[in-house]
Amino acid sequence: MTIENSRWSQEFPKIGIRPTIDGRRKGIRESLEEQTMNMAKAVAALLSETLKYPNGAPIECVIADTCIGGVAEAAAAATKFAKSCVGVSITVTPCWCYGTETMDMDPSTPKAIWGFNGTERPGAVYLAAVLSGHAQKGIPAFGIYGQEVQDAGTTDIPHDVQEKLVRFAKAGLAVAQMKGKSYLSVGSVSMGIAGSIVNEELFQNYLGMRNEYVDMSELVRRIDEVIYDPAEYELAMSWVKENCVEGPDNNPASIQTSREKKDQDWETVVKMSLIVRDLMVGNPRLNELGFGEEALGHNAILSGFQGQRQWTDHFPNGDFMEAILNTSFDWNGKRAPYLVATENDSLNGVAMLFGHLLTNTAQIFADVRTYWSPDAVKRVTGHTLEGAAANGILHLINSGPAALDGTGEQSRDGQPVMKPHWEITDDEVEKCLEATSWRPASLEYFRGGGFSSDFLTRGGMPVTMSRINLVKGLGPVLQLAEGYTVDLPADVHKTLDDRTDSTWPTTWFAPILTGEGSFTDVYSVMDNWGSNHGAISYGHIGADLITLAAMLRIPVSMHNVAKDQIFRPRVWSNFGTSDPEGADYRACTNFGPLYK
Ligand SMILES: C[C@H](O)[C@@H](O)[C@@H](O)C(=O)CO
Ligand SMILES: [Mn+2]
Repeated sequence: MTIENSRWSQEFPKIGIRPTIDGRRKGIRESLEEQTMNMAKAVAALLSETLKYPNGAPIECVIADTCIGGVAEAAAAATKFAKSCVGVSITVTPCWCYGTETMDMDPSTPKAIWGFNGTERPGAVYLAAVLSGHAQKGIPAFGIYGQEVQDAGTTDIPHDVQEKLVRFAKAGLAVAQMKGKSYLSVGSVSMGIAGSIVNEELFQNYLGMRNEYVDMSELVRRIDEVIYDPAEYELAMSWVKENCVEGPDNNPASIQTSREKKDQDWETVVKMSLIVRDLMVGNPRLNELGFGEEALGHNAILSGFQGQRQWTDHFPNGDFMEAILNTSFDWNGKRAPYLVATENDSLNGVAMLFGHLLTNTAQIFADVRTYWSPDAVKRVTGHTLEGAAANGILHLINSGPAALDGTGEQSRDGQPVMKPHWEITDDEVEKCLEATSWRPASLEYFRGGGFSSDFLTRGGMPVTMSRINLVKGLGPVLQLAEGYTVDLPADVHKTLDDRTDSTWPTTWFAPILTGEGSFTDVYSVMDNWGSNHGAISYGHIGADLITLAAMLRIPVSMHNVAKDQIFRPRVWSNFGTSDPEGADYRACTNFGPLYK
């Protein structure tokens, strides 16, 4: 039984490639046509061989029908792109062309220009000229200029150019994929968490998204009136019975619930999972069952569930629903995660969305709970932290939506990883499930019961933790920390975990230190974290996040990415080059959100 994800039934945005050329006929243009068009073809081949859409299909490029020598051909390309669902543009050229006559003028499409580094023809001169046009007109563009001179007529793309093309394309497609989609807020503000005050300006102006809202009582209506697919419910229940092992009840014996109540809770949490997914992306089966309106869903690429406390004080908590939806598989098999932010923390949800769109993988959502210094660990456990953990660790732990992929039970070359769903094997699905137990919820927190996922993330995974923060007067800012998940000796983990709520999933995280600013030490990372949550993505994706943030005009307040990896629109350097962080703030403020 496959549920059509509404992301699949809409066309994915494509990358439009614009070969620009010197328009002078009778010699110049004719001599450049082939080389210019070949550059476009080479870029299209590189990108569709390298990048995938979230359903696993290769990304698609659309090349302008002709080289673009002037405004008529620029307009023809724009028309073709509009018809072909192009959301990102890349201009390529080996030669001089007429800047403002050939440039892509669409203000909301992320755009880059690759100017061939050769000297027979002045591709770099055009690059500089057209980028100055983009600066003057307030339409920022990324400039790509290879380090080394190439010979005229070469069709290979040098490694440094490839890297920039791919970084740009990944982030550009993320921008284009979220545009027009919704954030579905299920419930409202959870326990006074400011991140769950959904900020329409952030979604509408910065992300091009729509905000949709439903009350949590909608879940009660759909449960009571059986507005879900009963056949899928049966399938899900039997899959859960077989694959989701209930762990020990940690509650004081006096308040533990009966077997009967726990069995009822399982039924409710499975129904909640079907219903929240259907609310997000719709479900054609509901139409067949007579629920045409509900079958359509809210076109949500991201959602948040308030849960605490109005729901959880009475009903089973959202942990199973959030965890399984965020995971890359369920009773229907392997599939892209449906992103759900716990406690309706929409700001952390946005960070999850960024991480997912850049990697096509599931995300871990966690409280940034405790900084453990080497001394504190030594005092409490007698253990000396070592390796990546030597300078201290952060305990990432929350009930709820850490994807089961976060167990680290998928692997590549023998190393733990979190993979895009189409690369995950059946055996790895089983391992993720085996590494997770479902613990009866802590009833002092969650009076309505439910089950929390409990697992321990395997160490040795490169990961990036990020978050969006909102500042009145400034707007959104992004922060991120690249680092590693770490293994602790089992008894050390147990001692530290038992001081918290040991029924929740734990990730031990060691950020990479630079010795400066927020990365002076691990304590500074914790101390500068903007709120209670972080979104953790597999891989060191800080540079991709920085490029994405610049496209959206969200400044980055904290990162530990090497300078030579940072790729922002060329005009950023007009805001200063010796202090890139300050220049980023000035540039973002100057241009304002992408969709004003
Ligand atoms: C159960 C508690 O209310 C937790 O959910 C709480 O510590 C949080 O996660 C706050 O973000
Ligand atoms: Mn939390």
